[in-house]
Amino acid sequence: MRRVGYWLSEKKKKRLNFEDQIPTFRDAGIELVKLNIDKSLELQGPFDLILHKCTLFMVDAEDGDEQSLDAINNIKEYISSHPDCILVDSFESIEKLIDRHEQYKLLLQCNLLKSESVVYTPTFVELSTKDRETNKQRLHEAEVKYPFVCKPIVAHGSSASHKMAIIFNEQGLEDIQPPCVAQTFHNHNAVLYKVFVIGEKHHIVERPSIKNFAAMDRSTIYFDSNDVSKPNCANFLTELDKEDLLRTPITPDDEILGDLANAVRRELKMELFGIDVIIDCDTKKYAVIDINAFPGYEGVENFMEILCDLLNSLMDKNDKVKTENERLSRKRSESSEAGDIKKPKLSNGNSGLQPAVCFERNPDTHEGDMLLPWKQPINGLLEH
Ligand SMILES: Nc1ncnc2c1ncn2[C@@H]1O[C@H](COP(=O)(O)OP(=O)(O)OP(=O)(O)O)[C@@H](O)[C@H]1O
Ligand SMILES: O=P(O)(O)O[C@H]1[C@H](O)[C@H](O)[C@H](OP(=O)(O)O)[C@@H](OP(=O)(O)O)[C@@H]1O
Ligand SMILES: [Mg+2]
Repeated sequence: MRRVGYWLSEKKKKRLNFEDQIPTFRDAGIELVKLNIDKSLELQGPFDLILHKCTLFMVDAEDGDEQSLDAINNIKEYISSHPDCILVDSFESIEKLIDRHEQYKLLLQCNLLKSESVVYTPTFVELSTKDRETNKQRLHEAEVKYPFVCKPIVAHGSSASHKMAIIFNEQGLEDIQPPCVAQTFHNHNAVLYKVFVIGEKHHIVERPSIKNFAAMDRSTIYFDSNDVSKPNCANFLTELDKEDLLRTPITPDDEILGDLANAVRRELKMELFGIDVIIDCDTKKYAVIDINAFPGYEGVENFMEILCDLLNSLMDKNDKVKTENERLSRKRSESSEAGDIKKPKLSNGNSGLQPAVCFERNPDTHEGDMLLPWKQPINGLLEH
């Protein structure tokens, strides 16, 4: 049995019914071990893989909370002393999603979002002051238009990260709660598409969303994102006005969303994340408005089985790399025992060191492929 250590919040475990899934994991050859991240993991191991969502600890550790820092370091120390243990997902990748401004800037680096693309990210700007003139200037320079959504700079972790506001005019600038990100609001007929990514697989789930707003002067609307896009959300914000009910619904193109999932996965180097997409009802273009680390995957049938397949495929790939590297080190020691045989020069000029062999999934053919010597495996895996 492979040993997978996990840490999830009580809320998440409940929402996923996670601890009732032990038999599903066992049937997949995985022993699930609940981690106590307040202690060193050394005596709790060994682990082939660690699965976690520690976003709240990451946010609190960033704010200097010692206990959170110790918890994160307990996981980091285990991984650094056990490079063969896979971490899903890496703290380095998740950190890119915690700050909303960093998250939206990362999206701009995905080549899929170039100007001619049908996929884009709404204009956005970080606001760190309540000074009206400064904010007017920054919004103008970043071409953020009214109405815009004001979102807390911290995207994950506490409930505060989901408290938002829609600002419709200059008067509303006094309602800005910095530090936040202002993101242009796009009418999308109150339908959101969750692109749930599980390794190379993605699942599109339709969700309620916020209604269309005509360009009108109105006071700021405050809302909690948990009240607008969870399944079955229904309130004044999610109900379309009469005139919008006549619009024909748009069916998202699976290929476009699949390419988006691949592009973001390559950029993020993550296995478990969700992308929130809306389709602008005038331009019909796909606006990426948010990315979530290890979301709830509600609406993805057989999520646990798919998760087991992903974890096993990551461990299989890792085992393949470990076996090959063991073969090579045996070969190296045999050749050094057989005396100082002339070592071949590698193409990159290194003296005859045998390259650490690792396999990279070719994104097009998905065939394992030998890599050149300088690409070293990270935890036995490779950066895509
Ligand atoms: N730029 C936008 N244009 C139109 N609607 C938006 C925009 N940004 C957010 N929304 C609406 O607000 C909701 C919450 O936005 P967002 O996903 O950024 O918040 P969140 O706290 O990260 O939510 P969750 O964590 O549940 O994904 C979206 O589901 C959508 O209904
Ligand atoms: O509807 P989804 O699955 O997107 O809801 C997610 C949400 O997007 C966020 O990822 C939440 O995490 P936090 O931002 O850290 O609150 C998830 O909560 P979690 O407790 O399940 O991690 C929601 O499921
Ligand atoms: Mg979101």
